[in-house]
Amino acid sequence: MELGLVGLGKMGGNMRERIRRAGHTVIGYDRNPDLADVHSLEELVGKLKGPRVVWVMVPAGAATQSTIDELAELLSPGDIVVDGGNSRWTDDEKHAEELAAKGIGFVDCGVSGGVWGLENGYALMYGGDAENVAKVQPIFDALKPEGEFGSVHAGKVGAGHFAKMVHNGIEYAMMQAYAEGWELLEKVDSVTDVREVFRSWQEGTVIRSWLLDLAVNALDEDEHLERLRGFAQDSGEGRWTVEAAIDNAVPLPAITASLFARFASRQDDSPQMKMIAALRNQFGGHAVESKK
Ligand SMILES: NC(=O)c1ccc[n+]([C@@H]2O[C@H](COP(=O)([O-])OP(=O)(O)OC[C@H]3O[C@@H](n4cnc5c(N)ncnc54)[C@H](O)[C@@H]3O)[C@@H](O)[C@H]2O)c1
Ligand SMILES: O=C(O)[C@H](O)[C@@H](O)[C@H](O)[C@H](O)COP(=O)(O)O
Repeated sequence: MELGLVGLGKMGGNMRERIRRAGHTVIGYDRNPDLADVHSLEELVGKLKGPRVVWVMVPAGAATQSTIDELAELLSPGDIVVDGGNSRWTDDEKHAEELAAKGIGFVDCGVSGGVWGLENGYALMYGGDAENVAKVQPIFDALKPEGEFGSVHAGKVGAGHFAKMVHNGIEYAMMQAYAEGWELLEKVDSVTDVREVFRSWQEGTVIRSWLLDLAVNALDEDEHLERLRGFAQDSGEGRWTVEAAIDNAVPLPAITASLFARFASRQDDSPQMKMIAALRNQFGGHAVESKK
């Protein structure tokens, strides 16, 4: 089948290649002309035969919103828009309504797999009406990993991004657990080769996983991670998971702590620990350290 793909960065560029390898035609648009097959969204839509399917793979938020706004003006009734970016699930219903007003269908799709997806396949979690999902199915089949699992029609519009959000919340907590264990192992004198401990865990253990394999890759590149600064960004999924937990009164202590650990990583000094130090000093006369 034919697909229009908007956004040809780290994800979209490889996705275009994987879909083409499966025998489909992909016409890609990116605002960066070096990456694009066509010069505008208008040209992209003009080149596709109807009913059209256009997959949006640009940064979540303003870029996704403006792309969907523009597609709503360019596409025709019966066409489908797929949002494959890490959009907040609460945006999906708004996008579906905006497009439905013009007779255009909408499917939200959480995509996992990062830069490894070209070879490993992309795990897909999608939401929307069965009729709209069916029109995209050949593309889902081209992108998903080989094998029985790796894709799911999670429910109605928004369910795909909700499932991806929870996936990323779990990702935060798993990474935090490996990171904490690694720091403790590095701290003690009795363990002489932490990297080999991590490597040994890749087989047979309860905690073997792809993230553990990637941790070993990282340690092979820089055994004690000396070239890195302990600073971690977040792009929203963890925050939204914690917000959903609050909305639903579901306790998520591990995921919440892992999100807050990233916030702490961005501080050169801890204002709250200054207060702790000051209070211990006030009530107990305990020593404080001065700023250098
Ligand atoms: N990188 C990952 O591991 C990963 C995994 C799953 C999902 N995602 C999500 O996929 C989406 C794309 O991520 P990425 O890592 O490829 O980002 P990226 O920054 O590498 O690529 C984004 C591309 O979109 C283009 N772009 C931005 N605004 C545009 C617009 N208005 N019109 C046309 N093109 C535009 C940029 O020029 C760029 O080439 C994001 O929503 C991201 O959250 C990323
Ligand atoms: O499943 C995946 O492929 C990743 O989770 C992917 O979605 C991406 O790398 C995240 O956007 C990083 O999210 P943070 O920036 O919040 O860590």
